[in-house]
Amino acid sequence: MTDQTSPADTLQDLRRSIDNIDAALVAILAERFRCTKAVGALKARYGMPPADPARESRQIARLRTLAEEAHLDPDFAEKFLNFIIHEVIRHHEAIARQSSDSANT
Ligand SMILES: O=C(O)C(=O)C[C@]1(C(=O)O)C=C[C@@H](O)C=C1
Repeated sequence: MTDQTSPADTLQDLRRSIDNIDAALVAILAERFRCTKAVGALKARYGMPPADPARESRQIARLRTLAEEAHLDPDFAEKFLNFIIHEVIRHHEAIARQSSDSANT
């Protein structure tokens, strides 16, 4: 029996799945940033530092294990998490600046 599916059809199917996955990633990232925004507001309100390196170390160790189990490159998973956390810390710092500005006016 021959495979009736053309390479173009296979590519189209795979790209449809990729587009669905990308949409899910955006939704998940938006939800994560919704949570971290609340964390940033809490930290600013109670004078907690924007970054928590000990927490980050635990997150990275956990994510590397999950990545290995999922056959994803753990170095890539670590870089990806660091990229996101870097952006979160930037947001936390901006929220802290805004709340100290409004406390001083
Ligand atoms: O858990 C926190 O304290 C956060 O601010 C969230 C978060 C994260 O994005 O996961 C960001 C910055 C911290 O350094 C650690 C973790």
